[in-house]
Amino acid sequence: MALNLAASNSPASNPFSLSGRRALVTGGTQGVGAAIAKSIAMAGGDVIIVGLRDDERAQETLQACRQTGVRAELLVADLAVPPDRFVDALVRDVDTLMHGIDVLVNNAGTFIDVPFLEMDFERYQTTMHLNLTAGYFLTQALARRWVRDHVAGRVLFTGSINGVLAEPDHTAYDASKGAVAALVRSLCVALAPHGIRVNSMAPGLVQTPLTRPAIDQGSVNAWMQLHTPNGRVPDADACGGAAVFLLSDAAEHVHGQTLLVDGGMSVWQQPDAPDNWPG
Ligand SMILES: NC(=O)c1ccc[n+]([C@@H]2O[C@H](COP(=O)([O-])OP(=O)(O)OC[C@H]3O[C@@H](n4cnc5c(N)ncnc54)[C@H](O)[C@@H]3O)[C@@H](O)[C@H]2O)c1
Ligand SMILES: O=C(O)[C@H](O)[C@@H](O)[C@H](O)[C@H](O)CO
Repeated sequence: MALNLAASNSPASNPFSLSGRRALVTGGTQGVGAAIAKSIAMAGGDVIIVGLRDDERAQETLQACRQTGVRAELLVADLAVPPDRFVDALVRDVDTLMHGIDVLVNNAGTFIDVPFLEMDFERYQTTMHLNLTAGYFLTQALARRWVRDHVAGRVLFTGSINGVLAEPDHTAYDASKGAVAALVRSLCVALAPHGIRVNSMAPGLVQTPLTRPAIDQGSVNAWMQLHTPNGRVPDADACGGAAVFLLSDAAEHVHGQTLLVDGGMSVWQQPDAPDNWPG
């Protein structure tokens, strides 16, 4: 469903508006991050998207954001490395492009499909650097500023249904996303007293360049439809509204939460479970 928020509305008249906000969205060039960036733009917020490369998808996302009338810019950076190798440089580049960032979306992430017994430290570490550590230290860098300047910053992490459900070949990924849910709770306790809100939006399987090859195999799609109450594997745009809600004034009392956007998959008992339970 397309989001229909009038960008000209101010938060005073429309609590879902992000007008006047300036957001930094990591992994915003495609997939879930692009859906979030476009939804922020539709809600009136300016955006800087960060991605691994400036490619056709990144340019399409920039154009889609700009068409809503907001300012949208692109930065290229590798976040799957130790934070001392990118955080200061990225913040400097952000400052050059746009002052007053007051929204951070820690979305960049990846999963590596490897059986637990075959996992090695390098791939484990890449997953953790990108999915967890980058967001931890980017949040710290911006929060230090927000606390000093009394800015009511907002932080959104992209979690995953894999933060609560397990898969044998996604052990590092599952650990990183479980840690994101725990981190969001801890950051809530650390930052809410300063007026900073931290939450997570956790998708189930949605169609993105990362997941489309598996979905296109057909069997994944069929399996997911069978195990998801609403029977859908939607486009990543299905995640945008929940992200805008969590970042907006409409969620002003929502802190430290993970909102699952998964068609109900995480709450459904397996459909092949016996339906003749005693009692
Ligand atoms: N697609 C799904 O079904 C799904 C489900 C749950 C959660 N998620 C989460 O959503 C987020 C985005 O996933 P997606 O499916 O859109 O993936 P994607 O591969 O389509 O997009 C990933 C984005 O992250 C950026 N990125 C990748 N590696 C990077 C690096 N080293 N440094 C900087 N940026 C980098 C890419 O440029 C791109 O913008 C991830 O955190 C993922 O775990 C996705
Ligand atoms: O975080 C993700 O990228 C997704 O949650 C996927 O992991 C799928 O949901 C899962 O593979 C389905 O079984």
